[in-house]
Amino acid sequence: MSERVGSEQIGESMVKGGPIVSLPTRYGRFDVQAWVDSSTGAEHLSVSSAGDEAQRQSVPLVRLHSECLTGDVFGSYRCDCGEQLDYALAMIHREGGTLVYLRGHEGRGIGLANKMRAYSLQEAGADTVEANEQLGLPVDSRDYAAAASILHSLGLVHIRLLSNNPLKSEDLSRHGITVSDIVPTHVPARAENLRYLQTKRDRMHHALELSSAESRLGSKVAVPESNAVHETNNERKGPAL
Ligand SMILES: Nc1nc2c(ncn2[C@@H]2O[C@H](COP(=O)(O)OP(=O)(O)OP(=O)(O)O)[C@@H](O)[C@H]2O)c(=O)[nH]1
Ligand SMILES: [Zn+2]
Repeated sequence: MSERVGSEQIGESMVKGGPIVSLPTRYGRFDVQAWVDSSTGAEHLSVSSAGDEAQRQSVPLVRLHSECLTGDVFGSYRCDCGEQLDYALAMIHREGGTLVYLRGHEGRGIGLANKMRAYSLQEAGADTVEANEQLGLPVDSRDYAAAASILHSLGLVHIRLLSNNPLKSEDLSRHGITVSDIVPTHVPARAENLRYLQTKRDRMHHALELSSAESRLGSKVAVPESNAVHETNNERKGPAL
């Protein structure tokens, strides 16, 4: 069994790691480990693979994946999270590295219920940045200190970072992680998420190449559709049986 099992108080580490267990998935087998952030109580998960022998790269690939229940679990096309998760796990399983699944990051830190409020404002015309602002909430309140601490504990201090968000590598560098390369995630833009991706590119400085999607989908993009019948508190009807 690995030396990493048990408490992971390395230096000023703010996370505690549990046992490493094997997780067989549709992408292949990973070693996973839960980590508890002692300052917030958030429970994160590292998902690691040594990579395929023939395709393994010398510098490990790392993805910091912010929790997105709608995209990751339900396959929502309002954002690109679910497809980025698929892309990252497949690539990490090939090339070797770790995905850190960051809980408490839902909605860029505002939580699930507030993300739904933000979606409602987006259905009324706001973009993803304006919606958070209209709610009086930060546009992005995520913090990567716990993620950096997990990477230090795993010995991943020199990495290639799988992300389109330049803030992540800047934040990791501040926490003593050397990012030698930023590897973009290539997932398809869709009519349902093109405006969201454009806002990330134009207002949040994400490195997203959207020109071919814009010429292909430009005319189809609209404010996200809401259901024809809006359900409000206590009005929700069950399925007709
Ligand atoms: N507040 C809010 N959060 C959103 C919205 N759409 C997705 N999210 C959250 O955004 C987070 C992902 O952030 P993104 O900006 O998509 O991507 P990123 O993690 O910064 O960058 P990448 O590494 O390139 O994926 C997840 O926690 C999602 O829940 C939205 O419209 N409003
Ligand atoms: Zn998402």
